[in-house]
Order: sequence, then structure tokens, then C-alpha cells
Amino acid sequence: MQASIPTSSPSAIEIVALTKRYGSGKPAVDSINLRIASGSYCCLLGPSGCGKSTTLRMVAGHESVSSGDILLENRNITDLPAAERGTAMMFQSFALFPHLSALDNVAFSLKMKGMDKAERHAKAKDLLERVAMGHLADRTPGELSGGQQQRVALARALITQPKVLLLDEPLSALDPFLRIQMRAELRRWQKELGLTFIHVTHSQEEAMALADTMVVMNHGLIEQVGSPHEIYNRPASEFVARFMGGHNVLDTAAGKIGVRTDHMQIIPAEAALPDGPHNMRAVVSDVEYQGTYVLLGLQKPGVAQTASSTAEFSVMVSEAQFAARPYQVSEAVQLAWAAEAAHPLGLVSVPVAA
Ligand SMILES: Nc1ncnc2c1ncn2[C@@H]1O[C@H](COP(=O)(O)OP(=O)(O)OP(=O)(O)O)[C@@H](O)[C@H]1O
Repeated sequence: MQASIPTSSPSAIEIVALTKRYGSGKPAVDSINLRIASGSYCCLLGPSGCGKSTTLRMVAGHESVSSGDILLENRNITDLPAAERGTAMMFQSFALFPHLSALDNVAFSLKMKGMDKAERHAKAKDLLERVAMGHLADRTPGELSGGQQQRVALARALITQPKVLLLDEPLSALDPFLRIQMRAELRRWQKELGLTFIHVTHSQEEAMALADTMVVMNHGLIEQVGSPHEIYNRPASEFVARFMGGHNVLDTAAGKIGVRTDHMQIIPAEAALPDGPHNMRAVVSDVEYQGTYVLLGLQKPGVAQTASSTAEFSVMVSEAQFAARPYQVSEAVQLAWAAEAAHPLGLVSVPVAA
């Protein structure tokens, strides 16, 4: 479901019925509405092809809009050239000029504006100091690590004094260890600078770690907007529950519900359970040891097991709980959950009034 962000803080960006059509088929971005609070970290999240990069590029002015509007601090920027919008973009590969020093990379856009060398170098040096790169200002990108290149790319984006920084998969070129380190740096910079960041990612984990507001997209539509805690604890649709992971989707008489895998209990088949809507029978189909917990895969009873069949449900049990009562593949069990652990999953996305 789409939902509006509380209107108490002023919107840095407001997107109204924004649509992008590339051909005659379904739009890549389909009349979306969104408000992004000033000074917040917003992550656009979704599977490949959901329209998140197209949305970001339309905000940046790198992609034309088929219909709808984009407002930055109440100014309609829909038809303005990229350089006049008050946004700056940081790309996946950082797009640094390989033959220029870090200093000249950062100063480049000021050179294009005709600023004299001493002044632009002073501004660039100042920004490099801010991202702890002042001592490496003379190095070319090839002489810098991935994380250092990212800091130069950030300084280069900030030199235009944007109100909104747009980041397109900025961490995907980094190795997993550095990605986690740079993720923390991005978050710290955003808070220190007090700027609005809009960050596109396909990683749920990255969005959860960074975002004040997550925007989950699918098929050109916004499925849900909310804090990581809201999205994880109250996924609004089956798509969001499955995409975020860590949830079971169950068919009940009252419709589909979501229950977190760590909020579901596994109980031996012979144990007595109260009759009611909050339990079901299942068969263990796989047991995965994950260190602090064990993830049990389960199927409905009577479903034939093959080597390629995947578990329909999952239950996370602590290592200690599993050690006290281990479960085996093919064992019949019962699953139970508290009424308050189940939340209904809607099916239809509804647009929000902008
Ligand atoms: N220049 C283009 N011409 C035609 N179709 C395009 C163009 N750019 C994107 N599309 C299509 O628009 C849809 C949305 O693409 P978009 O790049 O916004 O998705 P995405 O969510 O960012 O995916 P990814 O994570 O793979 O980059 C896709 O179906 C894509 O094929």
C-alpha cells in the first residue's frame, strides 16, 4: 500500500503522479506519489526492473518525465536542466576521471563554471578535508582504495552545494566488508551534513541499515513507505513480506497473513495445542545451522519431498532451544503463533493523495 509520510517536517522532495513510459507497454514508473522529508535518509528499494533507478534519474533530471511533477522544497523542478535543480548524483562506479587528481576531480564542476584555479582548489580541498581525504588530494583514482574513491565521489557531488544528494547503488562496486564500513560512513555523513539523501538499492539489508524512510517498489508502483521498523514489522502486502524476507505468508480463512519467522513457535506433534486459528501442522523439510540460531524449513503435511523442493515456511529457533529439543528432517510438528504476531497482507496497492 502506498502511504504518506507524516507532513510535520517539510518535504525536500515531493513526487506527484510521476510516470515514465519507455514504450507502449506498462509504464516503468506508474503514477507514483511520494514525499521525502527534509534532512532524511530515504532508500528506494525493490527488485531489478521495479523502476527505482528510473525514478531517481527523473529526480536528477537525467531522464525526461512522461507525466507528473517533481517539487524540490516546493519549487517545481520537473522541466529544469539537471544542473539547475539543486540535486547532485553519486554513481555506482563513482565515475571519477582516472587521469585527474582527487582535488581536480572534486574541483571539476567549478572549473566548468569558470571559477579561477585558486578559489576552486581551496573549495575542493576544504571538502576533501571534510571527508578525511585532504592528505590524499594529489592522488589519482587508480592510487586510491574503493572506499577512498567513494569519499572523493561524495566530495565531488557536494561541491555543487546540493539540497538533495541522489545515490544510485553507491556501494555495489565495493567488496562486502568495505560495503558495510562505507554504509556506516554514508549514514554518518548524511547526519553531519543534514542533507536529504535518496539512495537506490536492491539490498534489503542495506536499506534497513541506512534509511529513515524506506520506499519499497514493485512493477513501477510503490508498495509501501515507512521506517525500516514499520516495514519489517508490518509489511503491507504479500510482496513486501516476501521481498523483505524473514516472514511466513499464510493462507487463512480471513485472508493472507504474515508472521515473522522468529515469532513462530515450533512444537512437537504429540504436544497438546489449543484448537484455534493460530496454529497448523507441518513437516520439517530442512534444518540449517546458522550459528546463533537454527532455521527450520517446513512443508504442509502430505507434500512430497524432492531434492529440489523448497520449504514453504521457515521458523527460526535459538541455538539453545534447538539443542534442548532438536528437530529432524521429515519430523511431523505443529506451528503456533500469537494472534498479535499475525498481520493481514493486502493485495492491491492504492495511491495516496499527494
Ligand atoms: N532507457 C530505457 N529504455 C527502455 N526501457 C527502459 C530504459 N531504462 C529502463 N527501462 C525499463 O524500465 C523498467 C525499470 O527500469 P529501472 O532501471 O528503473 O529498474 P531498477 O529497479 O532500477 O532495476 P535495476 O536494479 O536492475 O537497475 C525496466 O523494465 C527496464 O527494462
